Amino acid sequence: MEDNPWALISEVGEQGYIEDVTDIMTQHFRIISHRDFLQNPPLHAPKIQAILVWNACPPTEPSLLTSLPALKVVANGGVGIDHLDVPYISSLGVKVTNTPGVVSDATADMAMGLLLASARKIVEGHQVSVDPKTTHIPQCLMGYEVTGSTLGIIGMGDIGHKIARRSKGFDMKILYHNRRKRSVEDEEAVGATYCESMDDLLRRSDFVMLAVNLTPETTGLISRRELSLMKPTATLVNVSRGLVVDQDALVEALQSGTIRAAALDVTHPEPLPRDHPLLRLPNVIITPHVGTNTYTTTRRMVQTMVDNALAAVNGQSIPNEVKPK
Ligand SMILES: O=C(O)[C@H](O)CO
Repeated sequence: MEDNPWALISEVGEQGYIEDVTDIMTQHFRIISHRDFLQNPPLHAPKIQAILVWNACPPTEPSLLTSLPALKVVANGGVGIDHLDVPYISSLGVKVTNTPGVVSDATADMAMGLLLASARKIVEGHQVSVDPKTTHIPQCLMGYEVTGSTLGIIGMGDIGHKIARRSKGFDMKILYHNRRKRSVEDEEAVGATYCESMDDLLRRSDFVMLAVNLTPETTGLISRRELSLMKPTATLVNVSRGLVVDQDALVEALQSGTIRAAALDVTHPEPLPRDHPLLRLPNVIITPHVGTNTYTTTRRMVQTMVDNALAAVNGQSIPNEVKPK
């Protein structure tokens, strides 16, 4: 609508899913894509009050931010805001928001999907099934038992807790490591046992699941030393951020048999360069950071972004403000 405040977004249509949610944004904002903005920045800049941003394509470089005099908020789609310089944006008097909670179920589903796909060789099974050279299916795609195995979750926030809830349904033994021990009720709800020592969790787990936020403390959390503590039969699953893992060390560990396999929804960078060794290893499956990409979750995420942005633009209390540390 004509009177709606203006919001700048990443290119519409660059990622199909954004088109499916445009209606939610245009109800409350007059949307201008970054590409259209760049056609005539001096004309558009004074009108922009919000930037709606996703981690894959952030139009948030300092020169842009400082050229928008009416900017009140950078509203992120997703919980992870490691791609945003929150102290800098806040220093401009601009609010930062994210979308916790709404992403957790879809991300936990994806985590379980990766775990199961890796253990039961679902990707290889698909490749054999569709390969025109396949004339009979050999009994060779032997996988590893998930039921009854031990899952070690590193990062027991909302996503970690939902992963634990799902794993309980697979009769897995669940260990977790977190900055803070969760309440006894939270632990009992999913049957999870706290490991104060991450090393202890790494030694005992058949599957190690990374569900931490990316912070200076978690950057490179899993490196050569940590991988060497894992069982040679263990699988590393990552649904947090690529930089949580030292990828060179991971490649070495996968090549040398230090660990058995990895299943990654996140890498650094995304996508990986086409000649990256991780793309050629037979014991790795990689998906392109699609943990939240369901229609339902994406609509919820965008609705939450819009609610946050609208509150900031109207000077109301913001549901999900991220304050600088
Ligand atoms: O941070 C998140 O919520 C997801 O990774 C989507 O960016």
